[in-house]
Amino acid sequence: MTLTTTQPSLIDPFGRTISYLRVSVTDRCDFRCVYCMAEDMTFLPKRDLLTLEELDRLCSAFIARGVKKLRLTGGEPLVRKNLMSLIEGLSRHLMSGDLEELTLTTNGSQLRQHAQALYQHGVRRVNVSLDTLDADKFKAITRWGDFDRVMDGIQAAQDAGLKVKLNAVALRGFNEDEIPSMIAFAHERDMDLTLIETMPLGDIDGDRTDQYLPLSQVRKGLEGAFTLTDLPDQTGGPARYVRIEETGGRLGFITPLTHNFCESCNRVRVTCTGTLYMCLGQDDAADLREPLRASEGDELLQRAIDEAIGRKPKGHDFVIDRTGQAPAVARHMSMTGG
Ligand SMILES: Nc1nc2c(ncn2[C@@H]2O[C@H](COP(=O)(O)OP(=O)(O)OP(=O)(O)O)[C@@H](O)[C@H]2O)c(=O)[nH]1
Ligand SMILES: C[S@@+](CC[C@H](N)C(=O)[O-])C[C@H]1O[C@@H](n2cnc3c(N)ncnc32)[C@H](O)[C@@H]1O
Ligand code: SF4
Ligand code: SF4
Repeated sequence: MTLTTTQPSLIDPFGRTISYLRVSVTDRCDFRCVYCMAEDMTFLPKRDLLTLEELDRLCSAFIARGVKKLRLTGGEPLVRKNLMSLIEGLSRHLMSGDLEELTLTTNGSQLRQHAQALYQHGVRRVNVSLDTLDADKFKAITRWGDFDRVMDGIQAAQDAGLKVKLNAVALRGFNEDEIPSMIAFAHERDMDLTLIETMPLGDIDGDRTDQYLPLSQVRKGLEGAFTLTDLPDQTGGPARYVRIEETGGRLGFITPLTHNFCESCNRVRVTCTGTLYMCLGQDDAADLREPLRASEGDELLQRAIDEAIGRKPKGHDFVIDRTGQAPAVARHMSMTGG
């Protein structure tokens, strides 16, 4: 079925057009990254999840309203059973031209099994989260991850023809000294690297104040060793890119805390239970599961989407300081998918 994108675009109260949907297809994960979740994390019961057919319908409803970029995330998207059938179904929107990009953010652990099928279904680019190149440190930060398996997954993705971008959360005292070697690793293999500031989402076992590393500081440090040239490149995501002249590769900075990029926000998020979060950094949400299930047509669903976009906030209120206050947002990153 080809969609007719004659329905009006989604425009929020600040005049920002919503063209990017991030969908968390599961809250489950095979890792337990220390900054993302507690080791004894409780997950949603299966009965609360939207089925793959419902997720398809929900994504299609947004595509009908002008969403051009769809990113599946999680938890770990590739641990959702039969995810490939959802991707295969959604690829019809790529073929019709309604969707420009179907992509994934993954921890890489299952890429070996799925890379070829992803490419066959029209995925051309994946973002892989990798915070260190040291196998022991990798184990420490992911608790349950296997470094060699992720390396193998990245290789499989590249062999299948997928462009890979590495994402690393910059963590004080953990990987700050490793950033130059991560740049070299990524750029030697024709991958972009993006650094992310840690955000106060969800209770974790430790203290985020100790982990927070402002990227303005990282950039200053890198300028001592490399020549950084600002680039105008936009991938539709929040990263601002520089070229590292010595390697010829790109380095991105995602800086929600030191530089707010909310004024150009183009995205919203849907969770695996059909909850729409209008902002990663705010609690307000809209339930889309009920209108989705209430009728076979999409009228109620579209009305609920319009109503929610009508209250998309201007930006987040993230603060990381030593006042010991609770995280800005109570839910975990694995719920909304980053
Ligand atoms: N505060 C905030 N952070 C975001 C937002 N979008 C992405 N991020 C952060 O950036 C991380 C990396 O995002 P990715 O999944 O690589 O997506 P992207 O940066 O949109 O991807 P590209 O298409 O490659 O630019 C996420 O996990 C979040 O931590 C956003 O809207 N607000
Ligand atoms: C929640 S994960 C979901 C997808 C997949 N499991 C992965 O790790 O790529 C998406 C991204 O969010 C990042 N992330 C998780 N918790 C974060 C936090 N508190 N602050 C900043 N980024 C975070 C992860 O490093 C990862 O790059
Ligand atoms: S960051 Fe990704 S891989 Fe790590 S625990 Fe969170 S969802 Fe899992
Ligand atoms: S924090 Fe909210 S408003 Fe800012 S870019 Fe992210 S989703 Fe958009």
